[in-house]
Amino acid sequence: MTAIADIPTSRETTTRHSVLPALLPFLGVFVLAMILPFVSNDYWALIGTRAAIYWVLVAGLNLVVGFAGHLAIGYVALLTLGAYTTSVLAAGNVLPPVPIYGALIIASCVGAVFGVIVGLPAMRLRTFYFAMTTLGFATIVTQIALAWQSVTGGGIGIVGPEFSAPFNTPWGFYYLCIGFAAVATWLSANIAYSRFGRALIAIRDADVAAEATGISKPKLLVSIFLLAGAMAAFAGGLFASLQTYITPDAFTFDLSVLFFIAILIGGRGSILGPMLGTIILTILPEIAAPLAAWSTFLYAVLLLLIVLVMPGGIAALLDFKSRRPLASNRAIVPRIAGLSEVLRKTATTKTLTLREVVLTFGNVRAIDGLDLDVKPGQIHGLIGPNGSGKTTTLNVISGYYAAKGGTITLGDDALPPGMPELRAGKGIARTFQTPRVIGEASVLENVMVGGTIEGEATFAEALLSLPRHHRDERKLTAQARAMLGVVGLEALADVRADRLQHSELRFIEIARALMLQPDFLLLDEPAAGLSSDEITRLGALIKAISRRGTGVLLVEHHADLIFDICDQVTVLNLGKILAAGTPAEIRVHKEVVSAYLGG
Ligand SMILES: Nc1ncnc2c1ncn2[C@@H]1O[C@H](COP(=O)(O)OP(=O)(O)OP(=O)(O)O)[C@@H](O)[C@H]1O
Repeated sequence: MTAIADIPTSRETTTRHSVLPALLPFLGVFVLAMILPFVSNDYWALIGTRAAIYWVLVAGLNLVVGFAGHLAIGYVALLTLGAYTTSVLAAGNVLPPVPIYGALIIASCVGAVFGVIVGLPAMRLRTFYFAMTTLGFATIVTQIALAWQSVTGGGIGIVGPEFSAPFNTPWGFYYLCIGFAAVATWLSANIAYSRFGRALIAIRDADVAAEATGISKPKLLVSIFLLAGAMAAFAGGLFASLQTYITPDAFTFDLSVLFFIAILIGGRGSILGPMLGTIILTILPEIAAPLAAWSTFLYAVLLLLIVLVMPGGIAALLDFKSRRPLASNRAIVPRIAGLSEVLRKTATTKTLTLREVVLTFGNVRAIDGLDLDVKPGQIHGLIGPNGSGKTTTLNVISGYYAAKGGTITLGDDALPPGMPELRAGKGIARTFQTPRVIGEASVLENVMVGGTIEGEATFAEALLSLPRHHRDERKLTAQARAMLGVVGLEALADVRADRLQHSELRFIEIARALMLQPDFLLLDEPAAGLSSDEITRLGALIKAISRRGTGVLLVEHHADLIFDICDQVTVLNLGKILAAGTPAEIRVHKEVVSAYLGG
């Protein structure tokens, strides 16, 4: 077998972090946009401007839909809100007239607030139900625009705001909107390729793992909804100016569908794809003018085609490197010596203690008065027959379930029941029985997600690409690469995680957990599905991690691994302790042998 580190073909290293190749397609689109005025007429200025304005909205919405995975289908509402706010302020219907740029800024602030209000249901609702609430909001906004005649002009409408020279000509306004579109691209890319963007994808594809790494979903989503709402309303102001006159009819459901489908055609988790999707969908009705009346039907067909033929959208079509074959005879060879470089934190002296912990599911007492001490620098094995409560114990410690009774303490501090997102900050990391990785992200990005809470830059700093954000990225990238070296997956760093073998996913999870420099590491059946060689290497890795001061709680069915590396073993049966002691004691414990190990 070839050690992964020796495989040259798997060094397919064009990543989100190698900036220039990733920038080229955007520069290409920008150059084409700059050439357009010289090769076309005013009609195309209108189409080009419209595409740029739509993209300002879609660039923000893409973070909500494509990255966070929330089906906000009624975003035309925020376009409408921005259009009316800008127009009303600029026209001076309510207050003295506000200059257009001031009106745009105020409209963005209003959009940000309403972006959060529309987004709030996403904290609890997903998919269809959330989509319906956004649609409901779209209807409400249109109805208000119709009914509030004194301000909005009702069905008659209102004049859109006007820009002054040099932006008051078709091509002048076009250049201005291309400029805004470029800024929107930059802002959304800054977030997408920051720890916040990775956290969004983690929430979308592996939310339980995201919580375990300390990612706070509500805080992150509020920031994203603020940004997307502001961008949509800003686009609304530009749209009103482009239309010169707006009525509620200008904001059709078709527009909402266009924004949404542009992202689906583009592909989730991509910026370039949805940008191309927006351009295509804006131009399509123009070059197929006779079909304009059929646009909703066309969108529906297009959507079906995407789902059936290319579910990954344009981004997947352009992802050439993921089509290159990977070497099939890969072996995972951890470089344990590297641990001293990546686990530098001073070891804790605290013990993780469970006392009388109880958790019930209906009538099932999954854990029934459990006492457990996981000491720093030791490996504590937790074994028992299927359904004996091992995973539930891990879930209670990691806050995924709130215990119904008993206490869990870390040294003298009681761990609050539930609240899994707070465990990472307390130094507790975990892996999962079924690996929870982000298939569409690279191996490196998956591991970087583990260090999300280590980042220091705020959301605003990442948005504006300020130095602290770059420091975070450099630090996280270097740490994650080093961590991948330790677990033996360095050569696969830039490969999409969904191309990896099951055993490799298990090692990714360990690398991700280690990014927290945890005091305690909870491992749920890390050897399941591994070959005997891999189990031996895994055992050596776990032992080395514990010897650097981390307390390990190891749930495992491979008795040999447990007896080889554990310092203490607890055997569960029906949620209660059947036996506890050293591996030597457990190996010969009569009841354990008859109930679990076999005669
Ligand atoms: N979410 C849940 N809802 C209802 N019952 C549950 C839930 N999770 C676990 N249980 C029940 O709690 C008991 C303990 O389950 P748990 O998964 O902790 O066992 P385990 O020892 O980890 O088993 P295995 O080795 O098969 O993973 C079982 O009876 C199981 O059916």
